[in-house]
Amino acid sequence: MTGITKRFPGVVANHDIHLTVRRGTVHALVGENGAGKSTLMKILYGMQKPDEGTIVVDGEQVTFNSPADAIVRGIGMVHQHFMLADNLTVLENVVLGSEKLYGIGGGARKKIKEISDRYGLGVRPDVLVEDLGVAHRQRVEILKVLYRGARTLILDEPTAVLVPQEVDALFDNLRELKSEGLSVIFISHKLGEVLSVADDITVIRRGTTVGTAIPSETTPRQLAELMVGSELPTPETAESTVTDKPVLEVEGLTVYAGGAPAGPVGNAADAVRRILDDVTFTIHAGEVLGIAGVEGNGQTELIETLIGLKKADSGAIAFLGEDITPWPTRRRRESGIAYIPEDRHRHGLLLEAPLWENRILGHVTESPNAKGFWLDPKGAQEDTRRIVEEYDVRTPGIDVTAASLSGGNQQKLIVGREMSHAPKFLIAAHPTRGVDVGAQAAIWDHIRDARREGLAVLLISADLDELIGLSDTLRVIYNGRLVADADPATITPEQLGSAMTGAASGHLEDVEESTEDEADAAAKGENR
Ligand SMILES: Nc1ncnc2c1ncn2[C@@H]1O[C@H](COP(=O)(O)OP(=O)(O)OP(=O)(O)O)[C@@H](O)[C@H]1O
Repeated sequence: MTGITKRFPGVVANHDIHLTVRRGTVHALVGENGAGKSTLMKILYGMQKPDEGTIVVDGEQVTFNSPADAIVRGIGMVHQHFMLADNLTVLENVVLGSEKLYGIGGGARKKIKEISDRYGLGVRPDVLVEDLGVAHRQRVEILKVLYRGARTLILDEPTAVLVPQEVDALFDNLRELKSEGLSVIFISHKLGEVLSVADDITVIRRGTTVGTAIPSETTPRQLAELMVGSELPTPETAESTVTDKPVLEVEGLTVYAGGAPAGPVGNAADAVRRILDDVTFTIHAGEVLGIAGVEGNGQTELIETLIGLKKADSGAIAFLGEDITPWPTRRRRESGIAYIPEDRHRHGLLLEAPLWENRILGHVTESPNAKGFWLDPKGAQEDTRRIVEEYDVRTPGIDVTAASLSGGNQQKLIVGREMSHAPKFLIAAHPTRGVDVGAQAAIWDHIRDARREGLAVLLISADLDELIGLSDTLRVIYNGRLVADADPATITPEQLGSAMTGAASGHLEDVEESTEDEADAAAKGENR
């Protein structure tokens, strides 16, 4: 890609970008939030047209009007939010839309098997996608792109949702791909990973390429400096601020898929239908409780029940000593419960509304958004400017739509909004997902400051360094149950990763004596 420029109203997203990807290599694209990485990849995948510049594939200049054009040239993209149909099988998902290639029966099955074996993907054609975990879904997405003949794969933050062991497996897959002469371009904010898997690195800052780095000669710190000109932060929580004052007390919380059974509850037969099973915990003022778990083990239901989007079938929730189980969401929020949702697009923003209206969202009745009975747009607008400033939301103004912000900047806006109403309890699901290292440190600082003032936090994160670093207490959720606990001061991401896949129960240090394997794993963890 040569001299790529792309303008949006008020913003130059890409300015004279140069990117060369060699065949048979993994090429990492790094840069702070809003730097222009996604825009560049959307251009390469035919989703957006550049205002200037040229794309040359295998020596031939090309123009893409749609992703279909890009695929013809062997360029495929795996998005961060997977786009598979849950209720279809793997084979059906892969074939969907490309029936003409190898049919929909034996030929297709054979081809899937062939690709899966060739790159060690371990994809089974006949299972339902809804029965697959995140890592397997990702492999199906990769296979789907290969099935369509991709020779260059674009992966948008592929490791954000994976545990350390799954990341290692994915990187093995990528090495297979490149040994077969395919090329991989991937966007990532995790600099340790970038250095461990990439052959080449291109750094983008403020819309333009500022340099390349050779992984073997670069440290994460140097890479971070190249990106943002600041040092690599660590999420360590300095001193404990945990008090003995309970803020949130959850007792026997149970949620059934499809509602509570009619008869007496609690027998073995309905155990399978419990998505949340007898969950009990307390979070004190000044405490961060981290919940570790592979996605889909009840975290979503736990969060939704706490904020009031879902009804508990049994159990109780007390907030500052008061039973809030029957309270609707709005009352919970007004009383001091803040919420950083898992899915920022579906539950955190109105994408087509301006930033300042998004500032009001979820806090319609509260100052500075409201004055008495009436909304106060001026107050909301002023406060949006403050959030933009304090949380470093990169935007041309507060009147642009939320959709026009880069992913990381959308996240900063949500965090800023939720921290603005002096919450007493914060539900934080992946608070820094998609956020660059500099902004991540800033968000951690905001959470730590509030914790020092007595904020209680329920933290859910797929970033195990973040989870271990920020939490005062750690619990593991598996199949809807809290099965184990761990001490954040001593546990490694690898140990926690193993526990999350269901291997452990009880207190983790008690079950897992330190072995050579673990020492190895810990050492690897440091390298990552
Ligand atoms: N459709 C759009 N309309 C207006 N502005 C846009 C649009 N898409 C992107 N931008 C702007 O272009 C710039 C680059 O955004 P882009 O999404 O490419 O960044 P990024 O490097 O991928 O960031 P992140 O790491 O946060 O995902 C940002 O300032 C963003 O606000």
